[in-house]
Amino acid sequence: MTTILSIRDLRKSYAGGFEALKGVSLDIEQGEILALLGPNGAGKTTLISTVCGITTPTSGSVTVGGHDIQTDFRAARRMIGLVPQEIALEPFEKVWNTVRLSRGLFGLGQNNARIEEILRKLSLWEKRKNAIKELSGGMKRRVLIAKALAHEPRVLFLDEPTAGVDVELRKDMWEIVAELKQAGVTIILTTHYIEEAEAIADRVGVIDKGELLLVQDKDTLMAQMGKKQIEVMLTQPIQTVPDSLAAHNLKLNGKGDALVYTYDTNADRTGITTLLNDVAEAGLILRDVQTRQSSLEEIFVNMVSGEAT
Ligand SMILES: Nc1ncnc2c1ncn2[C@@H]1O[C@H](COP(=O)(O)OP(=O)(O)OP(=O)(O)O)[C@@H](O)[C@H]1O
Repeated sequence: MTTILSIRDLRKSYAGGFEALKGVSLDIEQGEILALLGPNGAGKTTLISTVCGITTPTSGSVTVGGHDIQTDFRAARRMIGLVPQEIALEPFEKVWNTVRLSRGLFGLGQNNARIEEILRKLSLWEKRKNAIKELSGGMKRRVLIAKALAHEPRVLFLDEPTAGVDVELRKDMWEIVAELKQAGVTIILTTHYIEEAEAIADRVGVIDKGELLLVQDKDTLMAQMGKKQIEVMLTQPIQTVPDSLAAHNLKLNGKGDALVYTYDTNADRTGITTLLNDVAEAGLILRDVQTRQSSLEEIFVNMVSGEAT
C-alpha cells in the first residue's frame, strides 16, 4: 500500500492560545475512505483546513503525495480537493462555468470532456446551463463536489458532506463517494453521523479535544470493541435475579420480565449455553431470546466519554 497523506505531530494553537490540535499523527493510504468522527469543536475542520493550507499549523508537518504542504505548497495543493461545510457559490454564475473556472484556478488547461464527465457523474449535466441560484440545496452540494473534482485531485476532503441533507441525497452522496473510491481517489470525510462512517468508511478515526483517540479499520473496530447482548425474555416477571445466576452478571430490565446478558463477540466461549441451562435450572421459563450487536455509535459514545478501555 502507498501512503498518500502523511500527518506528523500536527499542532494548532489559535490566537489566544487555544490548542485546537494537540499533536495529531496519521497516515492515509491511497484509495481508502477514512471517516473522522468527533463531537462539535473536536478539531475536525481545523485538521482539514490545515492539511489544505487554509490554516497555518503551529508545528508539525504534512505531506501529500510526498509534497510538503508548506515548502511545496503548490504541488501539494494541486493534489487536494476540498468540499467545504458551508455552501459558498456565486449565485448568478452558471453551473458549467462554476466548475470550469475552478479547474482554471489550479493552472490547468481547459478540458471540456473532463468537466462533462464530472457533471454527468454528479447528475448535474442537465443543469449545466442553470444559474446556481436556481438549484436546490442538494444540487448546490453536488456543485461543490464537482468544483472540488475539477482539477482531478487524488485526495478529496469532504467536511460534513451530508449535514442537513435528506435521506435520499445522503444515499446518493455515499454512492458518489464509493464511485470516486473506485476511480482511485482517496477520501477523508468528517461526519457527525455515525451511520455514515459505518456505511462507507474503510477506516474510522475518532478525534476529541484536538487529539486523535484512535484510527482503526472499521470492521476490526466493530469486532474488537463490539459487545453483543442477549435478552432472555421470561414468561413471568421476577423481582430480583436469582442468586444461582449471579456469576453471569445479568441485568434485569425495567419490567422484570427480561434478563440482559452482555458478552464479548471475540471470546472463545460466549457462555450462552451455560446461561440458558442455569436459567432453566433456576425454574425460570423462557418466552423468547433476542441478540443485539452494539453499534459504532455506542463504541464512539463510550470512547469520547472516556469509558472505553
Ligand atoms: N479561528 C479560530 N480562532 C479561535 N478558535 C477557533 C478558530 N477556529 C476554530 N476554533 C476553535 O477550535 C476548536 C476546534 O474547532 P473545529 O472547527 O476544528 O471543530 P470541529 O471538530 O470541526 O467542530 P464541528 O463539528 O462543530 O464543525 C473549537 O473549540 C473552535 O471554537
